[in-house]
Amino acid sequence: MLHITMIGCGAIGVGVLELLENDPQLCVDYVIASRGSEALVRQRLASFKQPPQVLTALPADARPDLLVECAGHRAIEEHVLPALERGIACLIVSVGALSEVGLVERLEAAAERGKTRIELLPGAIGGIDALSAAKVGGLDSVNYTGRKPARAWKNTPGEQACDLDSISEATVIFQGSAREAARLYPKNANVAATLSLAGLGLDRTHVTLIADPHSDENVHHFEARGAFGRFELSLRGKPLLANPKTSALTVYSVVRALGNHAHAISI
Ligand SMILES: NC(=O)C1=CN([C@@H]2O[C@H](COP(=O)(O)OP(=O)(O)OC[C@H]3O[C@@H](n4cnc5c(N)ncnc54)[C@H](OP(=O)(O)O)[C@@H]3O)[C@@H](O)[C@H]2O)C=CC1
Ligand SMILES: O=C([O-])CC(=O)C(=O)O
Repeated sequence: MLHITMIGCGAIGVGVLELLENDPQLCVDYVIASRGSEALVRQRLASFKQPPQVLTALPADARPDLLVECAGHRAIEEHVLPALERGIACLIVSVGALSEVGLVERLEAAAERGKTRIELLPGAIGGIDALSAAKVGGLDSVNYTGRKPARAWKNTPGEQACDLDSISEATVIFQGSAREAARLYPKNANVAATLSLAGLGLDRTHVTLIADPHSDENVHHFEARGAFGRFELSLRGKPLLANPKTSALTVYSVVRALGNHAHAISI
């Protein structure tokens, strides 16, 4: 059985725990919550048969097989870097955090010192395997468009780009590099960062973000061109009820990744 620590227990975290509840090969022992949110998180987990222990930091003597981050950008600095130094393998969903200059190198160095590994999860997008294979032959361009319902852009700089409550048609709220998108939209542009890290890099991947008042889906579309040929993918994700910014596929992506570590065959 694999012993897991989960960082963050919001929409993704709860969804993952629900799906893992009956998997005999995976056990989440600890959930790490923000300071001051422990009681709320315990409440969220009250209906679980065997709820994980809720803490605000990993105990010094804990040695989970895997740590999975489902929290947000600041959790990388706070929890992932120290865990890597301790030799704990980490799975990351908040990939946009790696847009901060120097953080990729710091994560690599911490993993090397801990003799362990970091896995960046595909989350709400697919095709990362093909894009990253295409990179080997050389890529010429990668263009990504993220289109979400207007409500998904609440409390983001999208509110300055347009009036989200009154737009009557799909409106471009951002155009620029994946690095800038991930910095400005930490809860909405992790996919942009993932595509760029698998492909042409944070500064050469072109990103367009759209608020669409007529859509109830999170639509991720990208087109890559290179020596391999051309690749286009459009993924129409259903948002989670608990968080309209986040697609349900992100939860399944975490469960798949954890299962691949525990089961005899990985796919
Ligand atoms: N790769 C991808 O495709 C996607 C990635 N994401 C990433 O996943 C993150 C989580 O998404 P989601 O579950 O929907 O968000 P939620 O806001 O529903 O949940 C996040 C939870 O993590 C907690 N949290 C935040 N920071 C920390 C921290 N430093 N330590 C411990 N707990 C923390 C929050 O608690 P509190 O509010 O009390 O701080 C909250 O309970 C997003 O912020 C985004 O970065 C999301 C969607 C897709
Ligand atoms: O869940 C999604 O659809 C994608 C998302 O929020 C992100 O890229 O950060």
